[in-house]
Amino acid sequence: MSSAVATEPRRQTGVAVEQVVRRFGDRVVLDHLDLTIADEELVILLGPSGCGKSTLLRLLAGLDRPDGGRVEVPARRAIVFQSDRLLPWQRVLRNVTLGLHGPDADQRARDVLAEVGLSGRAKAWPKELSGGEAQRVSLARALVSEPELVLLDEPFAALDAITRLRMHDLVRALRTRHHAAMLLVTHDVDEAIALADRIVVMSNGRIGTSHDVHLPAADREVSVAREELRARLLEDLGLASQH
Ligand SMILES: Nc1ncnc2c1ncn2[C@@H]1O[C@H](COP(=O)(O)OP(=O)(O)OP(=O)(O)O)[C@@H](O)[C@H]1O
Repeated sequence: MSSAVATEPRRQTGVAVEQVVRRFGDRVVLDHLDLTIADEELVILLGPSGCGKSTLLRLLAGLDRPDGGRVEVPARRAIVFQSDRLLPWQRVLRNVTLGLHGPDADQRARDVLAEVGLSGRAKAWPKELSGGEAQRVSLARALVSEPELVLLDEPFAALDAITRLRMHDLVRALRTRHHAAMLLVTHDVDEAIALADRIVVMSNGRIGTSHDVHLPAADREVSVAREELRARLLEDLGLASQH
């Protein structure tokens, strides 16, 4: 019955944070926080410095435990940090296969490296990569295990504006292909608008507000071409071109 397909409810990734509390000493960083993430949803987490964004991501990654409440996450999840955290003594391919098992591990790593545009760099050492390339390896490493949830903690904050825009295109493409839900922390409101299905803003240890974003792609982002022209003009003028 074809209508059964059309009316099938959206599968949930099983990301549910309920009344979560996390304290450090006297300080209550997460104060009865609630958050759910739908299957394949890309949620952007915004909030002032020190409000507890990384703390929440660490709980979802299983790197930390709450003092109260409930955290439900899918079994397969991956985290990408602001710095690439690649092992300097392993080549790119080995950094991606790390933790993978099975005879097809190398092939899977090569496939995902191709997806992030780095097929030619499998044998490179991390120190030979640009910042953008290193973060693409980090994305490849996160995606190679086909996670249901990808947690990204300010993954593009250290990159220049043009590289960051290219990374946005890449995230959009990877999402379509990998069907993972994503929770991405950023301080960059433009980045939030560019990528999000939903933007949640933290305040006082909770999710304060939540905005569904229904903008078409063309209305979301400053273009690469515009940023390149801007960078060239700033260079011509002898001014810094980072922002
Ligand atoms: N392991 C810890 N021990 C003690 N305090 C901690 C620990 N981890 C985090 N905190 C404190 O919890 C608060 C929230 O930190 P967190 O890193 O989650 O904030 P954030 O919103 O990610 O900040 P930023 O945007 O600056 O990265 C801070 O005051 C921090 O000092």
